[in-house]
Amino acid sequence: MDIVVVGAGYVGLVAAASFASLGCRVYCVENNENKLKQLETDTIDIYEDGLQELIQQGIRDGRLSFHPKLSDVLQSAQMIFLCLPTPSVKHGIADLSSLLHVCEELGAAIEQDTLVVVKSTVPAGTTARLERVIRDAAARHGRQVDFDIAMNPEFLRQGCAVQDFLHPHSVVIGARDNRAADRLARLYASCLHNPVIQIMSPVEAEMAKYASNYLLASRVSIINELANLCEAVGADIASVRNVVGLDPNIGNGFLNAGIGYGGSCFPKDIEALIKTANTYGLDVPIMRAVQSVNDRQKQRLVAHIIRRFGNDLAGYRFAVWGLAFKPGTDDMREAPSLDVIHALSALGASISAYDPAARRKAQMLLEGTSVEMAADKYEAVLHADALLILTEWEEFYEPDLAQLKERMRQPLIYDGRRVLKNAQCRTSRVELIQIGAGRDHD
Ligand SMILES: NC(=O)C1=CN([C@@H]2O[C@H](COP(=O)(O)OP(=O)(O)OC[C@H]3O[C@@H](n4cnc5c(N)ncnc54)[C@H](O)[C@@H]3O)[C@@H](O)[C@H]2O)C=CC1
Ligand SMILES: O=C(O)[C@H]1O[C@H](OP(=O)(O)OP(=O)(O)OC[C@H]2O[C@@H](n3ccc(=O)[nH]c3=O)[C@H](O)[C@@H]2O)[C@H](O)[C@@H](O)[C@@H]1O
Repeated sequence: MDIVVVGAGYVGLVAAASFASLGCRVYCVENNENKLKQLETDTIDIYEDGLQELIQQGIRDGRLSFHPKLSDVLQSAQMIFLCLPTPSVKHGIADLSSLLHVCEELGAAIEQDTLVVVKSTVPAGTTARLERVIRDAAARHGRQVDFDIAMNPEFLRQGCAVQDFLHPHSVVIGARDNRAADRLARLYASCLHNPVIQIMSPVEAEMAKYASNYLLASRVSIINELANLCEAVGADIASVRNVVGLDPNIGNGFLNAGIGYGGSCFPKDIEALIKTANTYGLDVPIMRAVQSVNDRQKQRLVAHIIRRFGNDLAGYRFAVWGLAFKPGTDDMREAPSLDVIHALSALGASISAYDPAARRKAQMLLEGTSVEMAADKYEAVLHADALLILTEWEEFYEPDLAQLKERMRQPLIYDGRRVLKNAQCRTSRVELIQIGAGRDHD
């Protein structure tokens, strides 16, 4: 099967490299010149386990290539996957401009029998709108083509994106007619191992994607609210979570308390869902609460620090371990670390930060703050009044506490991701303040 993937970002690159590894011939289109230059020399600007190797393999095998223009490769494909960004703009509306632009281009050149597949996360009704855009553009160019369109939302998680793509929990296909659904279902059935394929209408597929991110994000906000209550009553949310997580009706996924969710999707998708609801005249108080609990949670550690050090942090130095919005990625989009660092920096603190993957992307976003980037985790803690753990990278789980004590002004750790063991810190006489751990729990 020959396919085109438009957009070489987190989803597009993973989709392109994975389809190539599954035997497809993939033409990947990207309009960012710098990205494209890098890709032509086999390198990517994304930290994602196994992705670089998969791309190199695809290029070596002659199954994967990168191109600046859709029109150059359109004739080569029977399917076109749109993996374009849909960021939040103007009070949470999803920005569909890239998709609309590419669909205009498609209308001018699309061939008979092509299947257009929308992989981007898009608000209810967008797939139908994109279909109209392609049809109208084709008509304006005097062409009457009969193409298919399907909505095929992506459920991968960054950090294990390739594995998620190759072994999805389900493949969702939203299509108006059987022909489009069957074509896409046949592709997945031919290259994945026993995929669970669910066929529905495009608007149901669009809603299923938002519903999934909303429910996951709401679990994070619920556990964080409970964690704050545990802190107040002297309980540990970790014990509480272990109990509720064993109830099969609850399950233990997405119940890690911390400093809130971030990333390119949860924040923008919940905004977009609220916006859609409002457009239909619906108020959605639970969705709004999920969002506002998360906004507050990102300031939770800062509140602890102010309680201890006061409002004026000039002269204090804080070390930060972890900047990316989650481990396993260099993605800094909506990372809670940004909120924490901006708040501390605004109060006059100096900050030394370390992240195994996100240093370069973080540096660009933190220009103008008082942050210095450290080369490793022990350099970061030098002369620090406290250490803040903001992303749960594996290398933070068992630090050399003796070395920390030697380097820091005082052995104080704010653990925003429940990475450290209380007993270990107690033995080493390191003070540990953890999200969701009340002072009386031990
Ligand atoms: N990042 C993730 O983990 C997931 C993202 N999604 C959804 O997938 C979509 C894409 O997300 P990401 O890959 O994270 O975005 P991204 O921003 O990483 O990638 C989008 C790529 O498209 C390129 N692009 C923009 N306009 C273009 C055009 N006209 N022609 C060619 N290339 C163009 C950009 O330069 C960029 O490289 C979004 O709707 C997102 O909500 C869905 C599931 C997971
Ligand atoms: O649409 C998307 O982009 C994707 O969004 C999330 O994936 P991702 O953003 O890669 O990361 P998650 O592992 O879901 O974590 C999101 C945020 O929630 C936080 N989180 C997650 C789980 C948890 O228990 N506690 C918690 O605070 C993480 O630290 C992170 O900041 C979903 O898990 C994917 O199913 C979805 O495809």
